Amino acid sequence: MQEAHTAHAELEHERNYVAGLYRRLDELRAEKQEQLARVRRSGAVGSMQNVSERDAFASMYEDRLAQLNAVDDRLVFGRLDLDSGEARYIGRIGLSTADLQRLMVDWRAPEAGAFYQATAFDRLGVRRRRHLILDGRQVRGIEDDVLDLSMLDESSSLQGEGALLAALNSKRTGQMSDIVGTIQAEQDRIIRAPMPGVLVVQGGPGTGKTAVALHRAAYLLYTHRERLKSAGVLLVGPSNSFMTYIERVLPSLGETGVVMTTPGRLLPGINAVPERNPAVAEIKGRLAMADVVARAVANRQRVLAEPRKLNVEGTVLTLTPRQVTRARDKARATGKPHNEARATFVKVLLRELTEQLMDKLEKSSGAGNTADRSYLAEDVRSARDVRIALNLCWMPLTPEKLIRELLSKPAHLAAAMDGFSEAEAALLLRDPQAPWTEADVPLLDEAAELLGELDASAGRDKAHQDHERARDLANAEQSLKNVDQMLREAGIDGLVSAEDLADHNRGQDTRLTAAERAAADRTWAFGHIVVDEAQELSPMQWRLLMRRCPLKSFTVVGDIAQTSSAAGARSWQQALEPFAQDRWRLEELTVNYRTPAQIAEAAVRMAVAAGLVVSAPKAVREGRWAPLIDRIDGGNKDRNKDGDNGSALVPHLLEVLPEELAAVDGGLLAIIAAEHRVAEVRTAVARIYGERVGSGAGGPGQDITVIGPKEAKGLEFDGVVVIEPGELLDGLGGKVGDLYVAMTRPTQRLRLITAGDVPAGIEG
Ligand SMILES: Nc1ncnc2c1ncn2[C@@H]1O[C@H](COP(=O)(O)OP(=O)(O)OP(=O)(O)O)[C@@H](O)[C@H]1O
Repeated sequence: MQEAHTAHAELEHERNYVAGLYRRLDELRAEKQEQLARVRRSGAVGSMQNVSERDAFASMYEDRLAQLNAVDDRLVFGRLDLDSGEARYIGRIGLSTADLQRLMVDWRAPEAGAFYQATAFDRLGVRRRRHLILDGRQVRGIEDDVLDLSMLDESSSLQGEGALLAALNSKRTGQMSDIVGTIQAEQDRIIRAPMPGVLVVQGGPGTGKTAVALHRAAYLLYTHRERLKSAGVLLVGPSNSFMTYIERVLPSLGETGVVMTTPGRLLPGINAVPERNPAVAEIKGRLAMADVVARAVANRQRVLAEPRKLNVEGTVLTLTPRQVTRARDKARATGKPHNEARATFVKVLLRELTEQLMDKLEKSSGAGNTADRSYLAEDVRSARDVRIALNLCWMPLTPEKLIRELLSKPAHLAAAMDGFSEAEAALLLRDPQAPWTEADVPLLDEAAELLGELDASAGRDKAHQDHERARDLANAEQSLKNVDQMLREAGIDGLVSAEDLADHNRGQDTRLTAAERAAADRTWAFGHIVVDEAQELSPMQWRLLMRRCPLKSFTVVGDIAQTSSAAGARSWQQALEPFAQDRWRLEELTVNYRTPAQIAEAAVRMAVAAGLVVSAPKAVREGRWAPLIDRIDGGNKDRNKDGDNGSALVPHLLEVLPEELAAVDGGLLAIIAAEHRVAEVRTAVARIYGERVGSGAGGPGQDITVIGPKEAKGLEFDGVVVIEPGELLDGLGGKVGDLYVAMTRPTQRLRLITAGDVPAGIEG
């Protein structure tokens, strides 16, 4: 009775406090709204002459407002009661009263660390950790960990499902949510690890690698704001559906400054499709392809087979192979990329040809006139024959042209693919019109690096970048001086400090630039790169990413056992050694938060039986259902000419779907099948369920998803039905990564439907 009473009082207390936090948030919003309106008004009455300065203020207030709006849902999630008597609230952002009394600490601040790290053995000065469970703005419950046992007497034993389990058992929405309220200690250590160097986070399925990667990006941006704002953070994930799945997490943490992309979009202007042929992906992913591209470039710096006659305004000149070789050597000696070194090549030859022309004219007319030399040079430069000959020897090239021709002309390939077998070279041959694939992107990037800018003046080298930045900074400072005066005149003195504006302008400038430049400038150097599902990257993709972050500051998360790309990694050592030697650190995540134990264990047994080395994380939940296995008739005797034995699979799927949908009860259901079946299955399911059927991460409108295993990577669903699991095993010549991925997607329930054999191990 007494206990219930105390619990109720505690809940009331927290509701009042949280209501106070929201009042403060609303106040700040209103304040920013008002400031925004005033700045705009002051512009309208003409007291502020410089529109761009006014806009700088306006966008600063807009940004802050957007941030305040983004953190509204579950603004606060924790409270620490410290030995000192202080009650410290932990939330998405820091909040203080108008007179600077602290109301709530940002989860990323050092003072919030104990919320995630304190244990009964190492209390870190914490007597009690309280989770506040909010639904929108409402406190629905509280849950306490009492770390100082003497406190047990004072405090009630609060009931209720743990905050963590509540989060884990909730229905999936098709959008990943943040885990900021329930980050576990082993995850927190990784999130807060120092920024420099390469940190590899290995963890089995569902251990929170993606969650950790995103929270780490938010943490680094908060902790190293200055440095990262000017350089930016790049986050690379496996697919577009995956990016849609995670896109809300960072904004909900109040961060918008991360550039997010996939391996197919790492090169500005190129939107590559997946590479469907594993053998091609594997070859194009080899580091030796860097030499192939280098040879392809060198082969485009040609020497004439024999002397060539050139007509310049009626005079015939001769260009000899020797002259071309000398000019080529000089151009190469500059060490500049192909397009830039071409200037040297052209200059040397134009000079020689002009001399030759002068000699000839002198000889023919008897008397030379050196004053005409500049005209002669121009004649040589603009002569059609000369232009053709120079281009023939040293053509300006775009990466697209070089690689397209390399991959579509057998002679080009044969000349560049030293050290590869003929069969391998033949595999790479493709139609010149074929779309770029993810495996081509690093080749294009390599080519871009070796070719340099077509128009050297468009090249934005480092010195140029620094110069621009310094100039923008000076401008920002100047506008601050001007605006300060104007604001005072407009009666809005003191709203913004000098630091605010300088910071903001710089942040604004570089944040916009980081995102824009990442889209437009291949040479942008990021301050930190986070790579998710990193096991899939080929050596050539690693090479490209290393180029994007010369400081080599990386967070690399993945699971070697889930590798399904033929070009992917077999070990972190093998993947990183060429770039980081042994200067990388490994952390492991050991707890599976997604998949119930009964299902996870079946997946691990299957993987082990198939010879895959897996780290088997410990599942936090047992789960309600063991995996269901449906064996249906129509086995191998049904096999048609395509080797398809599955004519009975789809009807059976349709039969059991109502049961599966009922089991997930409004949650998301995924049907995962080998790529060649996906279209057929999707059509059949859509015939009955119509608009509810999608092909991505799912969502309230599309609660049924039909996808292949690659697309499923990184995603999760309440229920999963795997069609013909054996085909996911076979698909990649014995690689089991795909089936392992498929079986570890559910948060509640797994069903396997087969007309053939159930892969070994699953049944225990
Ligand atoms: N500390 C936590 N609190 C609440 N939920 C968590 C926590 N850690 C992980 N989760 C949840 O567990 C699920 C799996 O996390 P995540 O997708 O990050 O795992 P992963 O290791 O990337 O998995 P995979 O390699 O299989 O793609 C997600 O729903 C995530 O929100």
